[in-house]
Amino acid sequence: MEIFKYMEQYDYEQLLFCQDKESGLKAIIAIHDTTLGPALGGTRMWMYESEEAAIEDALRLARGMTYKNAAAGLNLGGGKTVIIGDPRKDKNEAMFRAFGRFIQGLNGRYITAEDVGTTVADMDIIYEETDYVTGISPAFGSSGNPSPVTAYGVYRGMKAAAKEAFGSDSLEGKTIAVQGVGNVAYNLCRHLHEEGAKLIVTDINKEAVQRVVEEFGAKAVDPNDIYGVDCDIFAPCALGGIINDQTIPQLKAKVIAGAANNQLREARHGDIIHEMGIVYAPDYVINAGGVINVADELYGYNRERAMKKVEQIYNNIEKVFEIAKRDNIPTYKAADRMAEERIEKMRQSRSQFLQNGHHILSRRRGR
Ligand SMILES: NC(=O)C1=CN([C@@H]2O[C@H](COP(=O)(O)OP(=O)(O)OC[C@H]3O[C@@H](n4cnc5c(N)ncnc54)[C@H](O)[C@@H]3O)[C@@H](O)[C@H]2O)C=CC1
Ligand SMILES: CC(C)CC(=O)C(=O)O
Repeated sequence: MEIFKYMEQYDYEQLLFCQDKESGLKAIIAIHDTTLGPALGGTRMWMYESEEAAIEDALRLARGMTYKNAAAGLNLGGGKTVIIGDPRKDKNEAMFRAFGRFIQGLNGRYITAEDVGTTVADMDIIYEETDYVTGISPAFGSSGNPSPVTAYGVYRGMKAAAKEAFGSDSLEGKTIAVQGVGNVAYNLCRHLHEEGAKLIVTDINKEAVQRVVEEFGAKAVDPNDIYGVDCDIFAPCALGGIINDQTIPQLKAKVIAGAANNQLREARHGDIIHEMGIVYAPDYVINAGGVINVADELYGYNRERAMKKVEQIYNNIEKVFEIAKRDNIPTYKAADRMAEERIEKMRQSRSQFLQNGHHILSRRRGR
């Protein structure tokens, strides 16, 4: 990978490598765009096949956060961290403290939160070293684990997508195939079960599958079989890149609506599913509930206010469908257009000089 070439192609601002020998920390912080405000995005801990794969993931996820935060109407830019390691074996307090000090060194350009492989407890350790972390324990007056809120936003967005595809937003009696039943999807399955949907699930973690089978009467299938099951809605809730040349021909669903980031392996896969008549709820619009919730901490967390914004995901998905129809483009392009228009508007308004400008982090200065 030619890093600067890639950064130039997608207009990245910054890429940082953080190393701490004692604790074993190897972290990559990618900051994509701070036009709207400081870059907010979670920290993923994962056993990457190579350093190149980790860099690519950090970059792709950071760019996704720019679009997610813009489309959600947040005054925040996009960034993300990946920590290379096994979250079950390689974590220690010193590692997250060292990471917290690296974040503090960025002086607010990047704010972190949870993602796959990191928890509220990890964020609490980071908070010992920096102000620029969200998703910390409610004991600190904060919002805690973002996953249930992400799940609620996905549920709302899925209803909007169902309305587009089936003419009604009721999910009662709909068969929904869920890939990955971790933190977000467990909570999503609960909402879907409560509404009377039929669930088909898979996960590489057998205990996670067992839980949703027992609690929500889900039917379990092997991980490779989830794409081809007979269903109305496919909800990708594991990792990215799963809408690709191998999986698309297997799909029977009329709707794709799930929590995973970067679901389309390449942009052209968004064109293919569009041509097939599949209603795709763009990932970063539908899964913004978690970031909307943690971002509210920057104003002094108020759950009611945050949840009102999360409810808006239904309308945001509807808006994407409207733009797609108006401009005769696939929904993933319509979402990009919505996000880019907001960033561009703000870029123009920022060109007016303001000494000692006020921004979202000003409220935190007193802490
Ligand atoms: N946690 C949050 O608030 C947010 C999460 N997301 C995205 O949603 C997705 C899920 O996040 P979480 O639930 O937090 O992660 P998680 O790690 O709790 O759950 C992911 C699940 O997917 C399973 N999995 C991994 N590879 C699989 C495969 N090939 N086939 C089937 N299952 C597989 C894992 O075993 C795990 O149970 C990720 O892509 C994440 O980036 C997006 C926005 C916010
Ligand atoms: C988990 C969220 C709080 C932030 C994030 O990184 C995301 O939405 O992907």
